[in-house]
Amino acid sequence: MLLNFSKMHGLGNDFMMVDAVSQNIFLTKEQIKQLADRNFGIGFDQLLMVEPPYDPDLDFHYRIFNADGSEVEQCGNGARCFAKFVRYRGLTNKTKINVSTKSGKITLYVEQDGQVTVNMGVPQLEPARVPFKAQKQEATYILLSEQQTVFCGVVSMGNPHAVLDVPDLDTAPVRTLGPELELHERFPEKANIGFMQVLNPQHIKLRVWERGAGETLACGTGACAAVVVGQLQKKLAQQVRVDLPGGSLQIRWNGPGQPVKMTGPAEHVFDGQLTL
Ligand SMILES: N[C@H](CCC[C@H](N)C(=O)O)C(=O)O
Repeated sequence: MLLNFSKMHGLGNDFMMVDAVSQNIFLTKEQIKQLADRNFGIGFDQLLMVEPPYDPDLDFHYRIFNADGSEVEQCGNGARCFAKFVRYRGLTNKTKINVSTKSGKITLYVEQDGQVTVNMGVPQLEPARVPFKAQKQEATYILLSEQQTVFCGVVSMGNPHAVLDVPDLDTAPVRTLGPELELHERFPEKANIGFMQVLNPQHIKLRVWERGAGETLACGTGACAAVVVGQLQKKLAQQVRVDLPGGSLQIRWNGPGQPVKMTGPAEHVFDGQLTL
């Protein structure tokens, strides 16, 4: 099977983009894991598979697979790369694109300056909707980990996130506490773990240990989750600049029941062809 693909990234969170609209593609979980390998494969954090729409009101559907082969509900940086990719591949010339993923429908806007704004939908705060085991909804939960007692916010952006407020991001235990909390028993479907340093109500720094991929240079849904948690904890304003190791995103949330808006770049790196 011949497979044409593009390599893209959003602030260094990198993706293999596959056009399964004009190609008939099927990849097993094992094949995705092999392709994700940065030594023996192409190397990526996630693979996005673009398919025809399931609904006449939509332009496309896309599926998201982490480097470990797991299929997930949403990917913020991937959404921006998706919007640039379908135009680059000539699958559409629209600048407003309606798409569905496993978590539902979102709308993307390709701006004049090449940045992409995504309406990421309304965050889910109810523990059962994350899913997260808790008696009731709180702005801050207490998790007991092997290493320490953790205070965190929990939210779903279609995918599950925990967000911890840390005093210094450079010394935050991202690579030790991150993998432990990713697999914490209170997250039945695991979780993405964000470490947030609040600089001021309009500006944070963030590192994310991603479910199924490890620490990435940026996480779009993680940036959205951090702003939601920070607002619920009364630390952040409605419009926040989120500085990730790979660069900055602009996130806006006007409060519960409202959608989160994310604006940022999406870059094409190279095209490739595989024989599977
Ligand atoms: N690791 C995430 C999926 C990718 C999210 C991230 N790359 C983003 O930009 O939102 C999960 O398992 O839910």
